Amino acid sequence: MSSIMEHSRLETALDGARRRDRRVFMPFITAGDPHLDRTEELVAAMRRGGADIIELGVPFSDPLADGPVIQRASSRALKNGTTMRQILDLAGRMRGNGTLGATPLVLLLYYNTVYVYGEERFARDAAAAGVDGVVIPDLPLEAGGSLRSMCNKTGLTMIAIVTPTTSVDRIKMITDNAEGFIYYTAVTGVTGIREGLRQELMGEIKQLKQLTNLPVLLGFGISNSQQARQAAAFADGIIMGSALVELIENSLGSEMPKLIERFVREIKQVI
Ligand SMILES: O=P(O)(O)OC[C@@H](O)[C@@H](O)c1c[nH]c2ccccc12
Repeated sequence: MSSIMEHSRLETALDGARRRDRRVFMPFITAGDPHLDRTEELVAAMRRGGADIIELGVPFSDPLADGPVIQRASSRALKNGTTMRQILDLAGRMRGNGTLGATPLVLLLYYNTVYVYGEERFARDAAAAGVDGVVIPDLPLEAGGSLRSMCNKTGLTMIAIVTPTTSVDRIKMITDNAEGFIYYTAVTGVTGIREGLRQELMGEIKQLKQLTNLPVLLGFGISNSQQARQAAAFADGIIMGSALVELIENSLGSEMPKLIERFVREIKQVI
């Protein structure tokens, strides 16, 4: 439902964290990796570990914002035949059977996937499936008008991305139109594990927070608990993807959920 009418799950989670002065953790995995049959138990594991928001990637053949780890996850999922329809069905099932509880679900997807599915149909079906928000890294503000108005109608939040090279004027334009939270990328480039956080990050986030009241979540390159702790000292929350996806890639099927749960819990404890 529209946020004017009632508090969305996303707002409730973000406001709750702010009131309790807690940092938000949004772990990411690719839906359908290693197989869509496993996604529900991995989502359940992230939630048990304490995820505040769950981000699921919709696999795409040309994921230009992704580094090698998530690219491989995408191709594994596509090889298994994972489709948008199946992912939305799974989302609806997890919302209905309690796997997600009240935890917000955000989809990460490339615009082409939405375009092929149909903007209106997507906004309607995703909202009906209990999806709360979308991050579309290759859809600039100027090109997103029609999808934005459909998402507004169905109650889906379109999450805006700001990068270290976004100009102040553009940040103002983006934040004027933003809702939910701001996704700030720690680096310009692609997703993936990195050695350390850039020195300039704290200043950049401070500056961004002067331009918006929305929570700022930091993602891209946060790969371990030390980096998570550092990032959580100045961001309202953190996003981690490649580290989890790598864990999935390198573990046996049977131990995956345990490893993911433990990893998420370890991060939650330090932020
Ligand atoms: O993998 P990283 O570096 O931890 O970054 C988070 C990220 O995985 C997730 O939010 C994401 C996956 N694919 C993306 C594409 C664009 C923006 C963000 C993403």
